[in-house]
Amino acid sequence: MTDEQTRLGQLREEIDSLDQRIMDLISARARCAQEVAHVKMDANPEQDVFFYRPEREAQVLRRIKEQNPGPLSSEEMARLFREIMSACLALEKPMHIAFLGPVGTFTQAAALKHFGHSVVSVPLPAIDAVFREVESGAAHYGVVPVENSTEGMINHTLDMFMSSPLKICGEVQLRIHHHLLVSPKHQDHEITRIYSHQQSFAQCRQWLDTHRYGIERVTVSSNAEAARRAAEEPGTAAIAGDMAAELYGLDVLANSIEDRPDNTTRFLIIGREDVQESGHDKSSILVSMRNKPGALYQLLEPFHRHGISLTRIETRPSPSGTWAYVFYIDFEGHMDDEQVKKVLAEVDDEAVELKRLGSYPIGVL
Ligand SMILES: O=C(O)C(=O)C[C@]1(C(=O)O)C=C[C@@H](O)C=C1
Repeated sequence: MTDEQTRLGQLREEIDSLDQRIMDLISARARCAQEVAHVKMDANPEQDVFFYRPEREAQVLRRIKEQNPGPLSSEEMARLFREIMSACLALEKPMHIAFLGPVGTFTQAAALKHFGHSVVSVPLPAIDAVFREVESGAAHYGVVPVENSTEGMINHTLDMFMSSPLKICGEVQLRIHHHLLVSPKHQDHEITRIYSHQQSFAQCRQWLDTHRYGIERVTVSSNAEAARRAAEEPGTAAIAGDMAAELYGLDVLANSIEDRPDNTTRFLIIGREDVQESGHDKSSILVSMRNKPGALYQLLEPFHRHGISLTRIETRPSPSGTWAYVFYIDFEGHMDDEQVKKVLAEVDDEAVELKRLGSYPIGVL
């Protein structure tokens, strides 16, 4: 036996014994989660029990990132624990997560990043269908895109909150990499048409103008649909992400063709109940003010006075004549914080309407 073989043999024995210990520990953790489920059910025998606790999950993942000794990166370590918690939660209650489909979209990737892979993810054809699925109780939570760093807000999502009773329970960000994809079956054909979603075309506009100028661009309902078509039609390509490429067996002709290297989409988790404080939270509200001079100043001044940081403010047209304009505002803090309560009481006094959309942990992953 060579020195290399001897050393490899020793290290593999060590890995086997560590794997055994890891497995025993994960099993002990899973039994603990089962016990937690019993405690929750015993405490609420008559009611709907909420097994999923976003604030607790955020605390666990934050602690893992802070205490990670390396050499794995904190992101990688948190991702592993994300999957362990996902499997533990599935033992308590299998979760159904509605997302803006079809299968293979970035929204599905975001849903799995946030909840882990032990959930049942349910594709729906439109943003309002995701809201309805959660409102009716058919899904426990929903995942919808709300903003892209290149293309701005997804107004349809914002507008849904004006009429929906759902709460925002979380947020997750996803780095969006678009690829130019072709089917290996059609490699001999010259590409005369590219399919993609309108947002993806917008995010890759400069690259397309430089590298594929003059080729017909056809907008379809999703990147996954673009990939499906490219898989079937000779002479076509798709712009889509890794999940869609894998799902439809496409080859990457050009990698990461998005114009901005930091191209990121933010998604919201929507649900039916409020989330407790996690210690590092954000809140969202919708406010309509009377159309009078200084209205916006009056709305924002209490945030400044009480030292609450605004992270976003968007203006949307009012859905009815009675609302002059509607502001969608995100700020740091939880609605149970004393300072936040004071600000919202003042805003409420001045506003035509104030709708609390929810407080939720600032995205960890
Ligand atoms: O602490 C809880 O309430 C649990 O149910 C346990 C646990 C976990 O595995 O750590 C599982 C699911 C919840 O979403 C949060 C945490």
